[in-house]
Amino acid sequence: MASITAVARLVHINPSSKLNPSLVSATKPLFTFFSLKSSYSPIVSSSAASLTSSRAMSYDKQLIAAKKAASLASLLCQNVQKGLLQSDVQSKSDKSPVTVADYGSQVLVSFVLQQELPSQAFSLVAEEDSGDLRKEDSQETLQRITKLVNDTIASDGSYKVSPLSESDVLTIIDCGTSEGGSNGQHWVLDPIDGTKGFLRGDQYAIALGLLDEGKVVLGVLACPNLPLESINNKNQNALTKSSSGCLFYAQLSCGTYMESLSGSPPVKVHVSDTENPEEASFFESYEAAHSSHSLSGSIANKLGVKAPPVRIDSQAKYGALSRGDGAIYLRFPNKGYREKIWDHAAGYIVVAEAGGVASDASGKPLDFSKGRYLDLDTGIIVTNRKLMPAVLKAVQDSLKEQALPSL
Ligand SMILES: Nc1ncnc2c1ncn2[C@@H]1O[C@H](COP(=O)(O)O)[C@@H](O)[C@H]1OP(=O)(O)O
Ligand SMILES: [Mg+2]
Ligand SMILES: [Mg+2]
Ligand SMILES: [Mg+2]
Repeated sequence: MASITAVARLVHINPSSKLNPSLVSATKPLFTFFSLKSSYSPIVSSSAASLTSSRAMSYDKQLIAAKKAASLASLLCQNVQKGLLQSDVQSKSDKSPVTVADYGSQVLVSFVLQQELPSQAFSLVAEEDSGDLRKEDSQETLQRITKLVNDTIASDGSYKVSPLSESDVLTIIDCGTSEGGSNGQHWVLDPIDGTKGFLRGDQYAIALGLLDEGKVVLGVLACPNLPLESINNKNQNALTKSSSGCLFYAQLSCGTYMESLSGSPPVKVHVSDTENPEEASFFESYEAAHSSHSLSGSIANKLGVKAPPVRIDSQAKYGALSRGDGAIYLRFPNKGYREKIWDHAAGYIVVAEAGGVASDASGKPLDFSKGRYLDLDTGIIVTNRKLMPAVLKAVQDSLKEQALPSL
């Protein structure tokens, strides 16, 4: 086991940092209490219950760290997406794709959070683990990830640390194996949400949330390919324009904000306030295998929704909904698929703080306190408060019809 060299170190923010300037100026010089020598060992909580928390507390420090982590991970993902190689993509045991960028993003987020919040116990529930990378035929992939991570840290210039070794990278990836739960604080990370969209050159998100006593208290969604302008169904060619990407963030009781990943001033966003389902447009997965398009079609018909669905990948749907690009997001995966908390935590609070609401098909709010999986009934509905009763009824009627044996 690698050992920690605990040395207080002053980290100066380099003015030439490539990150969003608002993040850099907000991040004052700070002390970190470990330095990275030849090996790396994470600050891991021995027990979630040992984490202190208070419902009345502010999460400002965590929010600054989370924005910085997601922004740095976005830089890595954008660089990889520009020149993606066949060898950058692997298949996981569940047959879903994973790329060097998924792993690199997870390492960067975990690294930045621990650097920025050195005095806090660290617990992370994240999607990726190092199992496949420890296999012999993954040596080249691991080297590529290590280089990508070190290049990104060096190009940003905020952290004066020695380059991470391959073994450090594996250790940092495995910081994400926490089980979460209802005690203490846990970060929740999807390092690339929508890997299939990432591979197509379409939408994806770096999604980072924080749970405190089982509740999502902050969320950051970096969407590097999402334009700042609306992508509602009248303006879908906005999706094909090049963009510097959007960063959405929300903290409990503080609202939801959006800024560009290149550092425009933040604007407060709000969900659509339409009460009329006929005017509402809806989002659903691009991938039909992730959510039943026919069920959403039947729900939309019942509601009288006129516009065709906007199909995009990832939690970018939650971001777009939080600023009113559409009013309803429906997600009905195949029977047997278990939703994970990292696929919804950040998006959930981004929408909730923008005035929206998310529930399962029985109308129960999403519960993030049960570990790595969400325990829910059938599917997920996200909309504004006024539309929720009508959408819920249409969902339940459509599900009943679907359950009837066809004549
Ligand atoms: N069979 C599946 N059904 C539903 N969701 C899936 C499935 N396979 C992967 N996912 C996850 O769905 C999310 C993206 O879906 P969508 O774009 O449809 O919203 C991602 O979190 C993706 O994981 P990943 O994070 O690995 O991309
Ligand atoms: Mg995945
Ligand atoms: Mg995901
Ligand atoms: Mg993912």
